[in-house]
Amino acid sequence: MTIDPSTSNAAVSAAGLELHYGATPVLRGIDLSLGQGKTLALLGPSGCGKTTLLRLVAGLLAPSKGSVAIAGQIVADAATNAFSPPEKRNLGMVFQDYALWPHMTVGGNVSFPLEMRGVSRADRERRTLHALDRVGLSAYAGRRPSDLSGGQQQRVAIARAIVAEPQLILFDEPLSNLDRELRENMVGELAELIASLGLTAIYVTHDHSEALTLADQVAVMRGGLIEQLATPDELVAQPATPEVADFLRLGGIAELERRDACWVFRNSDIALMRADEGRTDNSRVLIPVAAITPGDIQPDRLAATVLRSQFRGDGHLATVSLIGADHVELQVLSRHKLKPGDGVGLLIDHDQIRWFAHPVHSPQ
Ligand SMILES: Nc1ncnc2c1ncn2[C@@H]1O[C@H](COP(=O)(O)OP(=O)(O)OP(=O)(O)O)[C@@H](O)[C@H]1O
Repeated sequence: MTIDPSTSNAAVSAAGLELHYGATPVLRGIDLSLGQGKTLALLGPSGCGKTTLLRLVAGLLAPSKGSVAIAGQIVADAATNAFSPPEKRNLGMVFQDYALWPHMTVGGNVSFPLEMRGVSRADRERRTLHALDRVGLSAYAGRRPSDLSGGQQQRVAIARAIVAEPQLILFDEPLSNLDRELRENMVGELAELIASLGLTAIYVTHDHSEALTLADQVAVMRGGLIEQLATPDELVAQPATPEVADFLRLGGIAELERRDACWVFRNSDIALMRADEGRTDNSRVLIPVAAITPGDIQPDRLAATVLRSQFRGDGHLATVSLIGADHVELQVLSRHKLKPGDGVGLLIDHDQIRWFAHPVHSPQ
């Protein structure tokens, strides 16, 4: 499959993209299109193919099948063997390990892409200082990278990636080496910088909160495929599959079966709610955190036992298992600290339950 550049005005697009290592498929048919000035996050568990997809866009790998276009120009096409190397793609790249040259000053690192492009010295100095200024480091131009903190080194790498004003900037888990607090601050800063420079960006991460904070579009990947490509709001409101909902930690996934006039947790006698007419199949549902109010155990509530609990800023997020349906694990947010083994009663707002389209078939 090949993109027709004459019909694509996307900043980046991929069509039918596959990558195999020997007989092993790592990417199995990726189609995407990203508009000018937009940020796409590639989100997914380790090994799902995020970095491989980024490297195909960068030109660090060539596709086994399919094509990639940047700004309407084909840069790789397996069918015709067309391939532009990274230096011809007008990209900036930021990696997890910063990849700064230790023997050069901060200014030398940042100006290097301009030197490679033959930009005059005076112009280089001006543009380097401007890029360092954008990331708040103009006072550090004469220092060595080793004299800087991890967060400052990553800002230098970002300055180096933007100095030549690339048409596209690629981030490969750029914040994962930083501690949590710094990472949370830098996500916001990075989002502002990307927006203020009007950059088109692709951002690889396995952290769902980073992806949802930064990106206009999020591609949730699994097993070499894009499971869902949507805006952050759409993903949270309408995860396409239980796997997407689970990866985004939107709540607990449960399998239900219709018994008499009730929806019952599968392999249990615990009823969740009365069944509407119409739906007759077994179903998988998401019970979002926000749908559950925890309290004391009472007859009108589902009884559960706390498995584990973690403080998360706005309360204690606990994983609980239902008494009588131990295999069902749900997440609840409690203002009070919950300890493993505590009993808790759950009031569930049925209107917030999300039903997935594909029914589960019972084993024969
Ligand atoms: N050079 C290679 N040879 C063979 N298999 C490879 C090679 N590089 C990557 N793979 C395999 O391709 C799959 C996807 O790797 P990739 O690095 O793209 O995943 P990822 O989603 O970025 O994971 P992570 O978050 O751990 O970096 C993995 O199963 C990996 O083992």
